[in-house]
Amino acid sequence: MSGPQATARAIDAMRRGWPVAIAGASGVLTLLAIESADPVRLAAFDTEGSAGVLLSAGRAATLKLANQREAAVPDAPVLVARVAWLNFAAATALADPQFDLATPMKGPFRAIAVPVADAAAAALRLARIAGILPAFFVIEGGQDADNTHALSIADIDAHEDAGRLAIATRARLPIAHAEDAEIVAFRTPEAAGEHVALLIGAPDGRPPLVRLHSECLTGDVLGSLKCDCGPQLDAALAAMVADGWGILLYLRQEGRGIGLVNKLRAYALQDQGFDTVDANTRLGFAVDARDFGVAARMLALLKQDRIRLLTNNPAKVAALEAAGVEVVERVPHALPANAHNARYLATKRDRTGHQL
Ligand SMILES: Nc1nc2c(ncn2[C@@H]2O[C@H](COP(=O)(O)OP(=O)(O)OP(=O)(O)O)[C@@H](O)[C@H]2O)c(=O)[nH]1
Ligand SMILES: [Zn+2]
Repeated sequence: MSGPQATARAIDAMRRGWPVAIAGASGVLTLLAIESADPVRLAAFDTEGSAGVLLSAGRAATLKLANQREAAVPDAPVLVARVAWLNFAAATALADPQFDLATPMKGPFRAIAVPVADAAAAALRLARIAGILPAFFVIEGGQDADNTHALSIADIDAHEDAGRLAIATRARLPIAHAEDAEIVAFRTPEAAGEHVALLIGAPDGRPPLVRLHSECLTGDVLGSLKCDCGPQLDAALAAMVADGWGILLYLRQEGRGIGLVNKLRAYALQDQGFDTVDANTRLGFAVDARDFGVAARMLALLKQDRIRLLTNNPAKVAALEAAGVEVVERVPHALPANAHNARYLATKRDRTGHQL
């Protein structure tokens, strides 16, 4: 088995607490995700008690481990050497930041060179795709003699490739804002999330007014006041109706690409006082893990290569332009703050370059 199928199986295995082997340029790493493991699984995985703990650069920096490495490469994964007291509970404390403030760290821990760096980085990527904490027990080498079951990095790339995205179906969808709206559903064979586009009004020769909306269950469905997603979604649809021709892309990139559970972990850290940027970093994720290439591909399938984009986020403009979509105009999309999201909006302005 190879390619996207192998990746799908590996993602499933990670969520179930089963080991996964990844082949890199210089060898194989066999990994057990800490979040879904337990002491019994760990003992079966690591019979010699030698497995190290693999963390992301951001998590290691939070734990003050990153600067121990010689010739530290920014953003490179960090391996914590196994010592006697690094048992399952201690590894969980390394993996999960929710107890950072409550539980003073044990240790000392020592960061050592990661043996197969590209496979380690790929493992962290897979954790994000699987929606689990990016932290693993890791053993160098494969568990079967010929490594035939090791996932390749090309397999993971194929899984994330939006090139196979295609229109699955389309239908009329009368919505409160526009009774003549049309919904278009997109699918890749590999990824579970099905993106949709909502077409509002009718093409009139002008570039459509487009909104890239990333899924936010809490804001879109539950009316969360912690973010601005719900009001932005509503205002985007209203703006398209007023304009006469627009396309809303609803992208299944919950939590800026880290998934619902990890976003809610970030919320728990925000309850402890960390902002949206630091919360992601403490968890071990990029501040923004989204790939807007998928939006460019959707626009291409809808035959739109020139758009007006509703956003305050210059990174969205840059990503679309890089993927061949001409953004002829950026239309600001700021909404009034409330008591719960004021700090979040200020952080976006001050730390992530949003033009608010
Ligand atoms: N990880 C994380 N994701 C969040 C947080 N708050 C909101 N989100 C997610 O952020 C995404 C919404 O971002 P967007 O509305 O596209 O906003 P943006 O990138 O700031 O850009 P514009 O709104 O276009 O200016 C959704 O996927 C939300 O689930 C948070 O504190 N942490
Ligand atoms: Zn939101």
